[in-house]
Amino acid sequence: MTTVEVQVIKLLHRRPPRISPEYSIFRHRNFTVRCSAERQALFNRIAPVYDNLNDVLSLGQHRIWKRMAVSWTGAKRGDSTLDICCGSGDLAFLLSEKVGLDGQVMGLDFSSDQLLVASSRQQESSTPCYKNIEWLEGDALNLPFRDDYFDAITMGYGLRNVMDKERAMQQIFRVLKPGCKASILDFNKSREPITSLIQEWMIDSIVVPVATGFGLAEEYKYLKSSIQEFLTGKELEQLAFAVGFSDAKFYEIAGGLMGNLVVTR
Ligand SMILES: C/C(=C\Cc1cc(O)c2ccccc2c1O)CCC[C@H](C)CCC[C@H](C)CCCC(C)C
Ligand SMILES: C[S@@+](CC[C@H](N)C(=O)[O-])C[C@H]1O[C@@H](n2cnc3c(N)ncnc32)[C@H](O)[C@@H]1O
Repeated sequence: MTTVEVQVIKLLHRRPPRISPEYSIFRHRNFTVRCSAERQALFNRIAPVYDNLNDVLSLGQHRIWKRMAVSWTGAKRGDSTLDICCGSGDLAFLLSEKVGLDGQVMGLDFSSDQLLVASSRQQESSTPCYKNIEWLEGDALNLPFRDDYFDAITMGYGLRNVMDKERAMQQIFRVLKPGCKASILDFNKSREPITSLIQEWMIDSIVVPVATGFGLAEEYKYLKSSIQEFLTGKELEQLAFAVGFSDAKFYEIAGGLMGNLVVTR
């Protein structure tokens, strides 16, 4: 039994109940670590087909949504920027084009296979400014950067996938410069039943069957459950204010199927 558990029991002045392992704090930590490792493995598995399936399944629209997300950060020439959960690098490349060679882009992800794709795309590209991108294998819940460092931050389809949304938002707040913005793009957990029905029908009837053809049915089935367990736009705004952001605005896009939270520190 941990010190914290003992202290809580003493505070309650009760005979200490036998706390079975599944409820101990350590058990919770192990559960989180295991889930995180399973998620890391999921994104490693889908890395080879991730970009192509996004293009096919969204009819290329996801590239427009990502451009909008980057524009909302206000990133400009010479800025220091961060793309959290960068994956294959889509938003990092867009940030790179905004900040130019005298700017800086850090792309962070905990999937080594996703980062390999990002790095290969960078090597194969003839776009000069892409030299300003650095790829980092790391955890969005424990960013390896000092406080108040970045002029702009993006997080595309990442917040829904991390194990602790509040901690991720706290990390973004910590490393963002005061007065600067972060732009968080993801699926929208709509409060409109019809929108949710359409979104779920598309995932069930189009996305998963196509992914099944690549042996990735279970990986893409995860999309639906992860959206169901996500926060609505209103809840994301409330979380942002609770973490300490001075402003938070959620924009629904793609007819409410997607959403983008813009926060100002
Ligand atoms: C870029 C997109 C999704 C990225 C993405 C995020 C995840 O959390 C995943 C988890 C597990 C497997 C894959 C992913 C993943 O790819 C959004 C576009 C790609 C989507 C896979 C397509 C979803 C279809 C939409 C419900 C509706 C598209 C409407 C469009 C106007 C046709
Ligand atoms: C759906 S992909 C998004 C990739 C890219 N941002 C885009 O918009 O296409 C989600 C990414 O988040 C990463 N990820 C999930 N949890 C993470 C964490 N705790 N720390 C770092 N990366 C994480 C996954 O490895 C994956 O590459």
